[in-house]
Amino acid sequence: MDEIVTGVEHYLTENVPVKLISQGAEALVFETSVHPYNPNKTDETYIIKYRPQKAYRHPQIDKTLTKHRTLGESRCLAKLATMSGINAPQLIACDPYNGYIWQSKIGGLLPNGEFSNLKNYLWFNKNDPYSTINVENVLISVGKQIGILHCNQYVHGDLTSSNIVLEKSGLNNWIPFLIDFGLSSYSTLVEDKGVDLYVLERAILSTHSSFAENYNKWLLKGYESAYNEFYGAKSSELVQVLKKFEEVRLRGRKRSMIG
Ligand SMILES: Nc1ncnc2c1ncn2[C@@H]1O[C@H](COP(=O)(O)OP(=O)(O)OP(=O)(O)O)[C@@H](O)[C@H]1O
Repeated sequence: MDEIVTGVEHYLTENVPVKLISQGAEALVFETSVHPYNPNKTDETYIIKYRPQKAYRHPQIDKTLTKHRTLGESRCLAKLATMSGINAPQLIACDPYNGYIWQSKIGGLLPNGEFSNLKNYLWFNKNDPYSTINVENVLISVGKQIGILHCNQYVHGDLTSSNIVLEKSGLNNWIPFLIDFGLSSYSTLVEDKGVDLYVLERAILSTHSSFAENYNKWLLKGYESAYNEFYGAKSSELVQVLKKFEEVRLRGRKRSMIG
């Protein structure tokens, strides 16, 4: 791992100091205060997502895949920036042959010092009865973000509560942003949308099981509101996605019964 980080530091040169903040299945994520091509912009923090070479893949296939995924994620971020109502990181630069994406940094710290993703936020609020209304509002807004994404025929592909990050706004208000579009794609298929909803529902169930029923109800409420605004009330588009969501759920249940 140290070797990969040293390789990144070497590639970016000492003019771009970086700090490793996450090491996921697919990528290493760094923070920097240096903008890639505007040295006067020194007041912000940026994210550099780097997909390292995978030793288990043939080098040529690895290069092609890295380029494909880096470009795919960058294109998606660029497209999202043109969609009204979507909150996602801003694409700043893309270096597809070397696997780097620069993007704006989303989020900060919760009052307990944890990073402000939805997972930590729900943990942080789970014992505070007075926060219910805030949690409800946040989850409705999260559902709405997913709904807007789907109405625009994009699916996320990896909707976990860590891939939803909250930006503080005002004293006690949090605005959700979707991040990590590495598996996202353009899709008109209700199946893909149903799967997106199912993945998030499972993520909420497994990490926040005591309140999952309410949390998922609020998420769906926000999701439906996006469809109602986009297509009008009681649209067939919404009915079809919800029907598919139910089917995907049933398939999931059967699979877990069979083991
Ligand atoms: N734009 C961003 N702003 C703030 N934090 C970010 C941003 N992008 C990524 N991160 C942080 O880095 C982590 C990993 O990023 P990301 O999910 O994009 O990479 P990944 O390799 O797909 O990770 P995983 O395999 O865990 O899903 C995120 O959970 C988040 O904490």
